[in-house]
Amino acid sequence: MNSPRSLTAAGAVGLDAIRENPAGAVLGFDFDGTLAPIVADPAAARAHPDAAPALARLAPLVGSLLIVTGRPAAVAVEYGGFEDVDGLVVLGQYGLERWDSGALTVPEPPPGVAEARAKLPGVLAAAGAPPETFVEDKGQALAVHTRRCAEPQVALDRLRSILAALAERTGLAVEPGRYVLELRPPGMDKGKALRAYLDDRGTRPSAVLFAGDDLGDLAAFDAVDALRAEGVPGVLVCSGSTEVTALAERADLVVDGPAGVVDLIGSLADSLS
Ligand SMILES: O=P(O)(O)OC[C@H]1O[C@H](O[C@H]2O[C@H](CO)[C@@H](O)[C@H](O)[C@H]2O)[C@H](O)[C@@H](O)[C@@H]1O
Repeated sequence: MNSPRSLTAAGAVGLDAIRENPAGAVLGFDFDGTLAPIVADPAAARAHPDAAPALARLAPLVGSLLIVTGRPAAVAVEYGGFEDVDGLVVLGQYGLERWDSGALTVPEPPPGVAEARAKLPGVLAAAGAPPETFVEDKGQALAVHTRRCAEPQVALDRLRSILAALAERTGLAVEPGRYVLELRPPGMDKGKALRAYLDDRGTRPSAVLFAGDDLGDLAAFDAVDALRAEGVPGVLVCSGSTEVTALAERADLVVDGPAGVVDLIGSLADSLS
């Protein structure tokens, strides 16, 4: 495993708790930027080649193994190569969708998504969005990407207020991320998704771990912190990047991108075997 750039005392307690009672532990991982290297085209993203094998080794050794992602659950399964990872549960669209052993649950999108879809081209044109601005239609949500623009941050900043206004008109929320602003249904986030999963599971976990890289993962970090306050040991892992620093500031452990996360999964599996 890559040498961690930091490991807090609380993180060490959390890792020990996972090793002491892995069958009671719940481990969650984000997809893009955490298990899958960031690429310019969202449709070209694929998990690190060692991710699925490492998850397949870890899954039978722990209580629950989750992917919690902004992607549609089925897309994360496909792009991750996770179809055959027994026991893996994928919570997609920030927790609105669930894939569990091949069974997919997808709710109807709220009407605001269709309205935003219809209005978005005109809104982007009126805002003078560069032609490289790209809209990823995720069914439940619309993600406006600027990574392929010559000045992606400038392009993103130019769109913030106009997309916030569109979200307000259509009853949606804006989810900011790595050169992306998503218009998505409000009321769910990765923290609520993790909490709901734990509530459904029924038993108090022996420990929780969450690994992420982007702003949307902060809600899951909040949930792990809240669990810690309730006495459940927790580990916050940041998949480090130069694009987002907010998670590294809060993490117990910072690893070197998806390769570092996959190494961590592999070394956890080794230590629990
Ligand atoms: O929750 P996640 O699994 O991290 O998904 C969040 C969003 O990630 C994707 O966008 C990001 O990855 C793309 C591919 O590497 C990259 O081109 C883009 O700049 C990143 O923001 C995805 O396309 C979104 O739908 C996800 O919601």
